[in-house]
Amino acid sequence: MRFHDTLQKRWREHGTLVCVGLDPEPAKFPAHLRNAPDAVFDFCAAIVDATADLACAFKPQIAHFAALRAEDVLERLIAHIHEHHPDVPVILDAKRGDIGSTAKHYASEAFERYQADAVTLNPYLGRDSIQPFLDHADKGVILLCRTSNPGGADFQALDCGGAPLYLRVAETIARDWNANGNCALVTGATWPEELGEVRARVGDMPLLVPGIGAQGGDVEAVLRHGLTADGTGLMISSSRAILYAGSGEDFATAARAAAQTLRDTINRHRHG
Ligand SMILES: O=c1ccn([C@@H]2O[C@H](COP(=O)(O)O)[C@@H](O)[C@H]2O)c(=O)[nH]1
Repeated sequence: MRFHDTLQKRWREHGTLVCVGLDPEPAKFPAHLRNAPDAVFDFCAAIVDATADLACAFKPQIAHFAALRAEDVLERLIAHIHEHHPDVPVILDAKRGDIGSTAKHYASEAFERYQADAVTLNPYLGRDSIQPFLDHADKGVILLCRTSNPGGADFQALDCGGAPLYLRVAETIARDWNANGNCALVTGATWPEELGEVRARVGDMPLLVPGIGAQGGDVEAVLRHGLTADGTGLMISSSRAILYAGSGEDFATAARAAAQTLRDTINRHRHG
């Protein structure tokens, strides 16, 4: 099934806009796992199994695995998600971007090696750098637009003919790059008004929204500015606040409780 259709199904049939981020940091693992031979897999798989019914997507961040020389673990983890939770799509957070001849290898990395359903990309190199991903019509192509970090405005807010660059990015992607209907945008929860400006320009295009939890974004403001008319349209992502909600042997139960609280908070505001 196409990424966008799987996502719609999660939103509508499972009533959740929560994207669970998978950013393993062994120093934060519970003591009983820290020195286990397959600790990164065991930790992440336990989180996945504890939160799958609460998630509209999982988002493993590739640097967290690569820095640990654990790309093989990432492959196994994504295979585990597809086998045990086939209805929950996987977004590979890789933020790739390069000239076309290299980009096609990044596309093969994301969709063939890792079997991701969607990938995050940096649009700075322009259309030809993204085309190899756009050509996979069944896969989600999630482009950085207005990132959650404090320095995001350094370039993204620069005036670009009467509008900030991030709005030009949003307009161009919605108008010219979305012929296959497989684009989405990253818009940080830390800038809810700007997220609203993006929403006003891209119709119902899905928005991946990191920046709540550890980065302090306001869920209620995100929903006010970002929901589509049918009360969906957002993948509200949280990593550390879910992963490290507990530090004992019951870490997966604590992660589930954190994900459930987030889902319920979102739904209270969505339906309230
Ligand atoms: O603008 C962006 C784009 C990506 N991220 C990624 O999301 C998570 C956020 O983690 P938290 O622990 O929930 O803060 C992380 O993987 C980032 O690389 C982002 O934060 N902002």
